[in-house]
Amino acid sequence: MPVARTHEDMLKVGVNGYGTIGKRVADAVVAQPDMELVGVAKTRPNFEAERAVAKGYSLYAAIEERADQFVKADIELAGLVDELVEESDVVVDATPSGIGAENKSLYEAHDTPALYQGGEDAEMVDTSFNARANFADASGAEHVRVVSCNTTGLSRLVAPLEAEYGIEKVRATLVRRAGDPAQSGRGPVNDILPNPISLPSHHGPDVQTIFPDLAIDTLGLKVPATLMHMHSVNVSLEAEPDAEEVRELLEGESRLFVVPERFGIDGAGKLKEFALDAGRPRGDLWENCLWGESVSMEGNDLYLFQAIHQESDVVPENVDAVRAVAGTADAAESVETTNDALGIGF
Ligand SMILES: NC(=O)C1=CN([C@@H]2O[C@H](COP(=O)(O)OP(=O)(O)OC[C@H]3O[C@@H](n4cnc5c(N)ncnc54)[C@H](OP(=O)(O)O)[C@@H]3O)[C@@H](O)[C@H]2O)C=CC1
Ligand SMILES: O=C(OP(=O)(O)O)[C@H](O)COP(=O)(O)O
Repeated sequence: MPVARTHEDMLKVGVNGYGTIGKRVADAVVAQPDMELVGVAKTRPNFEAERAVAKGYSLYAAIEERADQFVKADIELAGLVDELVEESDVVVDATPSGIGAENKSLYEAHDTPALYQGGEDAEMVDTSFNARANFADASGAEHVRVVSCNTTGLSRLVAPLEAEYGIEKVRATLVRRAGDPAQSGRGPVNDILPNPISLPSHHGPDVQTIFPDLAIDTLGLKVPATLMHMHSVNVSLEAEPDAEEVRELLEGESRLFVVPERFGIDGAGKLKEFALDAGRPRGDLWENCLWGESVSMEGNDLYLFQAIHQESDVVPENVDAVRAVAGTADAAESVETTNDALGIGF
């Protein structure tokens, strides 16, 4: 049971950038027993601004010159983003790729530690972050990058395999969704793209920001889908466990959902339907979704398929990164608190 906290004890969290990731992180912060959402920042008064205010979130203008647009749209503003940053113990920057780097000086000016997302360069932060793999590295850090959805998915899988068996090499092919459901301008609409065409894709080097000594090759594609990414993974282990043993190991991981055969889930569409039936907010799947019957061993080679819900798997990681930076919990405590508060696990 989490310890009841007074208002003064609560970690004050601001969210700058209220899109796919930011709105989910804001909701997740509100659900935590030890956190308080100071507010969220946006550049313009669209439907997301309306909904944020309707939920009772304090809304801040991310760009001062555009603050009057909110007034004209009759959307109540709590202030400017500077005030949000000043009032926060930790800011989660969930702005589009590259904007986080531009915002770094804003956070430094207020001496407020900041979390960035996977679209930012690893070089701009003190450490990249995955709760399962390197929680402690973010302790007391000023600038932390929560790695991308695909890198988070790979890191969650690599961590227990590395600890239990040792890994010779990871080879992963990432079949990536073209865009998120609301991104009407993204493609391809009718094509299958090697993306990037040259090897490796950025995902392998990105996983190495979490596991510096890991041998990993990744290939990427983009397909006309919006629901989830799909990974076809081969891990050469330093041991030869049987498939059942590996499956049991993976089933013991709180953020890996090993999809049972009896569910009859044949792809991302049914996974999303399952999440909606289970009452998940926005149909989110915070866990890697890994097909149990795909877990196979050939000698020391492990093979499996996993689906990654790009819109939500990094959300619990952001919540944990807040505690890591603030130094208020260790990895096990934080993951348990986050999982309980969100309802992670089926
Ligand atoms: N979507 C995904 O699948 C994943 C994304 N990521 C990473 O998360 C980050 C955010 O991505 P995502 O949520 O998809 O992006 P979105 O475009 O959905 O959301 C970002 C929001 O930030 C707002 N914004 C733009 N400029 C600024 C600014 N200067 N200050 C404050 N807010 C601004 C925009 O809203 P408005 O202009 O209306 O205010 C926009 O809606 C990126 O680094 C991305 O790589 C990581 C994992 C998965
Ligand atoms: O970080 C992501 O994917 P990536 O790990 O393939 O770069 C997110 O799904 C965002 O991808 P996008 O840059 O295609 O919007």
